[in-house]
Amino acid sequence: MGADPRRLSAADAAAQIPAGWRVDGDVLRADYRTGSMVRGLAFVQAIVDAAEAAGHHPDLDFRYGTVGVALTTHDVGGLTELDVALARRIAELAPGYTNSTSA
Ligand SMILES: C[C@H](O)[C@H](O)[C@H]1CNC2=NC(N)=NC(=O)C2=N1
Repeated sequence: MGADPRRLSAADAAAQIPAGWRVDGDVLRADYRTGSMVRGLAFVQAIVDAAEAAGHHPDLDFRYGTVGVALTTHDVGGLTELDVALARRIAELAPGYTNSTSA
């Protein structure tokens, strides 16, 4: 069992998150434009696969044309490197499913 993830300050997190992401208090957020619900669902599946692989899970706002992603570490009540790592993984996946992000 890995050690408990260490909390990150908002500034530390902000320095590590990929383009298109922002820090909103104890939450990392990104809004991805997918253009359709069908493409958005495929993106959601890819995000869920990555979350399962990481053992760390986002809150998703799945709509026609957009997928909103929110990441925080519930176990510590704040941001950790687990959030940053999954944000980076989602940002790597995004080009295959999206037109752009709106930070
Ligand atoms: C047992 C399981 O690994 C934990 O409950 C994980 C699951 N996914 C999680 N996801 C997020 N975002 N925060 C957590 O604290 C968390 N804990």
